[in-house]
Amino acid sequence: MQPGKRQKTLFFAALTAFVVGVLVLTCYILWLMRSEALAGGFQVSALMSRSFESSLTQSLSASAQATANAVLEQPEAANLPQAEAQFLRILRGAPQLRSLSLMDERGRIVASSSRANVGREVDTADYWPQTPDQQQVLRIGAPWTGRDFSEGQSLNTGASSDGVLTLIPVTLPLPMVKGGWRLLVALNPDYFVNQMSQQLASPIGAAEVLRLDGMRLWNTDPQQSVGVVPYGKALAQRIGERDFGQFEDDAGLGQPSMTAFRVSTLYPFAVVTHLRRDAVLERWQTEAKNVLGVMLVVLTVLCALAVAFYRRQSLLQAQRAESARLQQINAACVFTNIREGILITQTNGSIIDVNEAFCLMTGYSRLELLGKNPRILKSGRQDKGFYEAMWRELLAKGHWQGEIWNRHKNGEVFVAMLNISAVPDSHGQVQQYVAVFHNITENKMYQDQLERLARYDALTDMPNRVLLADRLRQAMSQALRHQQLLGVVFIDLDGFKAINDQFGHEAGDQVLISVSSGLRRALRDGDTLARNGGDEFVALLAELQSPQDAESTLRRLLEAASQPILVADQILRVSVSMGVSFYPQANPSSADELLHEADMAMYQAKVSGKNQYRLSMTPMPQASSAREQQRRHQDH
Ligand SMILES: Nc1nc2c(ncn2[C@@H]2O[C@H](COP(=O)(O)OP(=O)(O)OP(=O)(O)O)[C@@H](O)[C@H]2O)c(=O)[nH]1
Repeated sequence: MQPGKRQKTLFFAALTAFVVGVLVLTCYILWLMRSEALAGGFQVSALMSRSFESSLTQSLSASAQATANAVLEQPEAANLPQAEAQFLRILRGAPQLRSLSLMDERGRIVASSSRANVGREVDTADYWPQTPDQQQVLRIGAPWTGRDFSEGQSLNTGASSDGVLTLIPVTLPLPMVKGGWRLLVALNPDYFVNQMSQQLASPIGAAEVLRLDGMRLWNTDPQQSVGVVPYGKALAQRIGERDFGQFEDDAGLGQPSMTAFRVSTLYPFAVVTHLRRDAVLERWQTEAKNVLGVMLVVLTVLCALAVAFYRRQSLLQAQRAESARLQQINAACVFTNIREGILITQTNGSIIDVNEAFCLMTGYSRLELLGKNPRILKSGRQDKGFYEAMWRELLAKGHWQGEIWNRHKNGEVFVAMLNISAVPDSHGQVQQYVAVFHNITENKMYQDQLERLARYDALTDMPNRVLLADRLRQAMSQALRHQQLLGVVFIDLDGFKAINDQFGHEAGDQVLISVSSGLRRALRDGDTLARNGGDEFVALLAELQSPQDAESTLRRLLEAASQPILVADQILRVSVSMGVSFYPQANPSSADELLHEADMAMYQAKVSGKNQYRLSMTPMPQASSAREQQRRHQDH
């Protein structure tokens, strides 16, 4: 796989893993919150069951007690009206009761808070618990339709409970009353339903009271039938086994609910509370939606940012790669096409690579140079010290620049402006040296030519007046140093104007060239001949012992100048007049004075008939005169 593609796959795999991880974590947290909410639902359900059971038990207990007390006060049949009056009094402060009655051992109502009930027979055989009538136990019958016994009917007899008022019959034996009379209480389930409904509104759940055999006595949900056994044996078994409990079921409300039950501590009934699971989870659902919403927004933003960041990084990376590629191409292009010669070596000097320009500059092929040391190019013009200094600077500063003379493969020497740079790696360790050679041989030659033009006469190639001044000063100091005599000969062509006039300026030039080279040949190697300008030349005769020493040279000069010259098929002849001054002199004299003196002497020669020389008569210094005399003396 390509690195870019692999990176992309890795990035998106990591992003997906991150998103999945965050979602899993969020789901886990939501699941924990949900479990907590359900546990809370159970807790609330259990608390309600307990509260309902407690209030119902207390209410029943108080009612039973009050009624029993009322009856006990009037245990005789003769006092039944008074008992009824007592019942009515009790009923006024007990909305939970519909009626209070006394029934004899056959189940016939003998006294009641409602006169209409008297005489009505009530079958208590199926009351729960199913104990003998006389046993001191509160027994609960199946719900009745109607407001009271007089107009109602037990649901056990198959009557429908839908939409009719009901009562719950409860019997309580009165052992202290003669004849096995029992108290018959008609409980008002509506009162309890109202009370319960106030705490547990129908949209949230429902509460119901079951007889311990599982028969429903009432339910806060009006849709639910009473007098039936709504749950199977399982619930009855559970209720029978424990005083309280909780479980999830969907039988109570027709949908999943958190159900809790509590058995009365005194009486044979249990309160069962159902909380709708969706109601319990409503808050959790809202929170979950919020959490998920925020999480999704955060995740989306994070993903968008990550993707944007990744794309930007990829773009930068691609740009960097492209730039590196272009740089490489450029470098390769520059390396190949640049006019400067490039040489790359290892740190030990071994050549790694050279470009085409370098091969052209040196005459060696690339293969001939690879692995070699650049010293094969040494011209020998620069000494060991030069190379040592170069390496010292290169090692110290990492670069060196200067002129270097190298030798071409064909033996020719060339000069190049050399730039060497050390190339370090990422740790700063020098890995290579790159040397760039710019051939400046032509420039150098041109420069030399300019310099020569400034110091030499273009026509005769003799030193000009500028160089003459230099040479004269050097010769003067040398004469002083070596205690020798210097002769300054001022030479002027005779009748040169006529040649120009007669044969033309070019012929005149040829004459000047020819005469100057003849004069040059007549001089010794250490002597100088310079063109002073026009048809004037100056010769410097070095290492003379005396003025007379110059005379042989002067004669040679006269001879050389008078040689016939062939110019344009014409044989021309010229002569020269010369004046000579000497140095040192008795009085200190300058270069200009020496020239002037020689010029004066030359003038003398001219006026004396030309083609001759005259020596200046300026006195010599004493010391040199003495040496002169001494030399002459030795000669003789
Ligand atoms: N052809 C040529 N003539 C030059 C050059 N420089 C100067 N001359 C000429 O040389 C001549 C020198 O003049 P003079 O020295 O006065 O003439 P001359 O005929 O030599 O006279 P004398 O010195 O008295 O013998 C002039 O005519 C200049 O024009 C040059 O470079 N080439």
